[in-house]
Amino acid sequence: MSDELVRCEGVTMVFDHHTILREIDVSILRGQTVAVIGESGCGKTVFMKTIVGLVKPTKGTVSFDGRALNDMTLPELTQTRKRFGFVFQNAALFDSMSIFENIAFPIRQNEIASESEVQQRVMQLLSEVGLPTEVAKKYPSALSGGMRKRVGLARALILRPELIVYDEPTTGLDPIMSDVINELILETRRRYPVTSVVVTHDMHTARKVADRVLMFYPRRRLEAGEPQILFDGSPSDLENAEDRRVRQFVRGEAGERLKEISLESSSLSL
Ligand SMILES: Nc1ncnc2c1ncn2[C@@H]1O[C@H](COP(=O)(O)OP(=O)(O)OP(=O)(O)O)[C@@H](O)[C@H]1O
Repeated sequence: MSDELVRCEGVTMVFDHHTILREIDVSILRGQTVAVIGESGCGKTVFMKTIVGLVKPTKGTVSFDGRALNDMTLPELTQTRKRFGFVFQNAALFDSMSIFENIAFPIRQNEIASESEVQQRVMQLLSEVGLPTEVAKKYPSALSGGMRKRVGLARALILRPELIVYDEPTTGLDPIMSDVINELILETRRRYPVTSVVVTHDMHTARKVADRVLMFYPRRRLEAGEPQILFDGSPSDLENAEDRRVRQFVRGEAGERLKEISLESSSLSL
């Protein structure tokens, strides 16, 4: 079995004549936790959706466990998607379903477990994400944002995915609840041999949960011929990255961007 779980080769994504991703070559190893950072609009979410086959690249190939998603038939792709878990930014729970039903949803859709097994898995996952069993009977509207995120994580884990993608897992949470989510991401990795991709703006999350960080840069602001991934390395090397744009991003300094914004607005007023 190869160490590589995901491979992107020359992945390019164009929307309405705008190139969002250009020639992305990345491979993600089994068990890695990769944080994807970069300023708003640089294509982090599009990249994440591409690697789990939610969107098809305009050009290039994404392979999962040695097989190109592009070459798969629809039933094969559906089968492969069961090996992915998604934790969406807003938890994306079904409001009309109880928490129990929300967590059980993927397993029921796939009809691969008896009712007693479903019951046991849901209760175990509730406890793993630190929620009391009474929550099972409640509805999403009765839960705080942090609790909903934990339910979203439990639901993503129910099919025991090999790859889990987190879209902005801590957005909208207070610092304490953000750290609870970070700890859960770490705990999930300790418990299961899962590979994780975490799209985040939160540098604390990137440093804490990831063993590798990819920083994307908006394609339109790259110099000709520059690769779109400005940084690919360990979180501890971010602070002293060679590229000034990476250092400015991780320190939260507007730097060159401030000058660019002033230039953009003065050219607009011409
Ligand atoms: N389905 C789509 N159709 C057209 N344009 C799209 C589509 N999906 C994304 N885009 C565009 O692609 C660009 C990158 O979007 P993406 O959501 O990946 O950015 P991001 O880096 O995740 O930003 P943020 O941090 O703000 O979430 C944006 O300009 C967005 O409008």
